[in-house]
Amino acid sequence: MDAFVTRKKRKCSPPPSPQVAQPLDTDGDAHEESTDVKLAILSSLHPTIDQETLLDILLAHDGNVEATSQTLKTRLPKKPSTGNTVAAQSSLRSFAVSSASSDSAPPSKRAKVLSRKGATLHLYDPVDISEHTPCTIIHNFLPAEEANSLLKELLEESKSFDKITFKLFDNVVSSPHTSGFYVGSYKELQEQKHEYVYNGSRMTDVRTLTPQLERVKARVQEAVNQEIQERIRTRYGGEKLKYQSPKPWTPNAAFVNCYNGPQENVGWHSDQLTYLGPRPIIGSLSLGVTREFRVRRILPQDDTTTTHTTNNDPNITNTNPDLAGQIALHLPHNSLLVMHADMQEEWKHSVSPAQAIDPHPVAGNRRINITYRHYRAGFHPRNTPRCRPCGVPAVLRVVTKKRENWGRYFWMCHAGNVPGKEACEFFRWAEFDGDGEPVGVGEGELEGRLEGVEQENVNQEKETQ
Ligand SMILES: O=C(O)CCC(=O)C(=O)O
Ligand SMILES: [Fe+2]
Repeated sequence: MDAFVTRKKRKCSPPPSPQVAQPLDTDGDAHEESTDVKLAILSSLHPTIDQETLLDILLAHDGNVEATSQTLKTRLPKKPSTGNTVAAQSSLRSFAVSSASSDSAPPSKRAKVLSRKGATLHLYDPVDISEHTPCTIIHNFLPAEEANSLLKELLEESKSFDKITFKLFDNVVSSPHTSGFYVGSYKELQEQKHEYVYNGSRMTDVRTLTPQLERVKARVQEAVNQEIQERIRTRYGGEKLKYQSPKPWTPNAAFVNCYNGPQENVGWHSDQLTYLGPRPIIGSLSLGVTREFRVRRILPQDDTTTTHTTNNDPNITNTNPDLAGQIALHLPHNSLLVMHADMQEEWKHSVSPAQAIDPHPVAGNRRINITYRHYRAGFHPRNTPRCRPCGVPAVLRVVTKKRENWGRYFWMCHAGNVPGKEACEFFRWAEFDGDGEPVGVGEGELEGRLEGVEQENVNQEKETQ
């Protein structure tokens, strides 16, 4: 990516993304950014052009994002994306795809992954979704009145949401949707504003959870914990996955997205692990217009011939990356999607632009999505590594591109995203205990972490620590 995104000349400092939609984040290796990242950037720059066209043109330019973008600007007429309308409802079970589709079936009898590259498999049935993706879905989650009331409140709130912005070729590029970030208390709000660093900047707009968001949080918490237990029982052999806390999941923040119209979207990404820790679980409530939520397994790029299995679901075996096709889940109003522990590190997700949508009686063309998240205390920036020369909290990533070290976590310098700074060489493998708490961040390092902090907004952090 460094070949395509210059980090040297910075003209301004855009508001950061609190968690994602920032194509420079959770994408694998330290030295190489993926096609997905390039696609996400292109998608942000050219939101009306569908992913397949973007990919074709990107390949024709040998992966050069700048050249691709230039071609798109000058040569391609703007046209709406195709092929993303919400398809008719069906259940895989009606297609005799597999001999067994029940969660209680032994893994060897479960259906193999059915998607392949270039094809999108549409899933609606909660059993199919649970079977073929790291997600579970609950339809009609809230009492209807409560869902509508929350929707109305968030539609109102979203009027003051901003687009997430990030830098590209010295320009500031906006995300193709708007977002707001909510935390549980005034203290947490202050911490988010003054202690957390997102892509090199501070967040300026942090809000406290409204009473409705708080009430729904409690319901989401209860449901997600039930789903986790069910998943452990039926898919993970009765044991919690590595790096998950044995304690119940307790969300303490909500990230709210608003997609105003069919073209608003979010590109392929995984959510940032830096403050959530490894294998985070996320409860995602959708309100308003139904949109497609696409998921796709991440496979090592150099794994073209050998068999690849995941450590938590050895049943799902891909013999080559062509099996990493997209799966589209349809998220109707008032549906709760649980992204389980194997989602962020092993899969990517996106909300694709739609050719057409069915207007919702309350929301019109808009969709609201709330992701409830748990910011872990052990991953507060005061507790995580920070490189000595830069003083900026390191970002947590996972290796996904190469088979060698696949799935290994690492901390790396993120100062390259700070205006006026360049990233240093800081890189360190991340170690966690069995419950996913960071280990090996020593006192000496803490002292080191507070040295050399020059950049203005990071100085604030010094004062608050
Ligand atoms: O809108 C959605 O359903 C997903 C949003 C998302 O992926 C995110 O905010 O990280
Ligand atoms: Fe996400």
